[in-house]
Amino acid sequence: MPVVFVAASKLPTPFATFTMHGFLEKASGREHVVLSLGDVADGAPVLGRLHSECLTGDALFSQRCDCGSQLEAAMQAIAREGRGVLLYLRQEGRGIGLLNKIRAYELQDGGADTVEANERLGFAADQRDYAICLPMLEHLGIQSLRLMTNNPRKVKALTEMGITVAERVPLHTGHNPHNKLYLATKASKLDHMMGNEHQGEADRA
Ligand SMILES: Nc1nc2c(ncn2[C@@H]2O[C@H](COP(=O)(O)OP(=O)(O)OP(=O)(O)O)[C@@H](O)[C@H]2O)c(=O)[nH]1
Ligand SMILES: [Zn+2]
Repeated sequence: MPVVFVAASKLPTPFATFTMHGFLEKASGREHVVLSLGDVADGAPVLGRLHSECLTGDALFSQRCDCGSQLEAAMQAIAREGRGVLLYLRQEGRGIGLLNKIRAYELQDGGADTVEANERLGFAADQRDYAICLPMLEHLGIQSLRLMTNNPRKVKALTEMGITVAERVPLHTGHNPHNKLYLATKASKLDHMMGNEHQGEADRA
């Protein structure tokens, strides 16, 4: 199996004390983390998020994107419900890595949008592969998710691997003057649903 479970521990946070499950993706050596709360293996759809690593947004308070705010909102929503799962996927920079993301930011500082910057560097607009999620979800006994995301590609990828997406819960948070173009480009070039489709529980965080 390409992704193997290594160990689990408690992870106390301001929102709840999660169980943290560590996984190793053997081919790349990438180390992924899953946070779970409550009984997620009882068969009922689980409130969940696939969160792609963004060191700048998740840890360094960057306002260039909405990642840190989405991470916090998702963890809060899971805590409120007392049950859920967050896959923290080490897919920094939509799969191009941190240093290439900084190169892309440099091009964006010169006027490119996020997609143009990736392409100028010789990458696809989005290089993420969600196949790594399946062994992690299987390990946790999860077959069905209520997925917190605005990205239809995540819904499609999960569905194609046999995971039921019982509901898509919009996650609209973290908008600020610095990430206007970034969010607009996600909507226009990456098919993200940024409208007010319906007020999901994570939106109210
Ligand atoms: N290459 C590149 N990656 C970026 C940029 N800004 C953010 N990212 C990365 O994008 C990933 C998050 O993807 P997003 O497109 O913001 O959102 P998403 O995960 O597809 O969708 P949601 O589930 O709705 O959040 C993280 O890995 C970030 O590091 C950028 O300008 N260039
Ligand atoms: Zn980000």
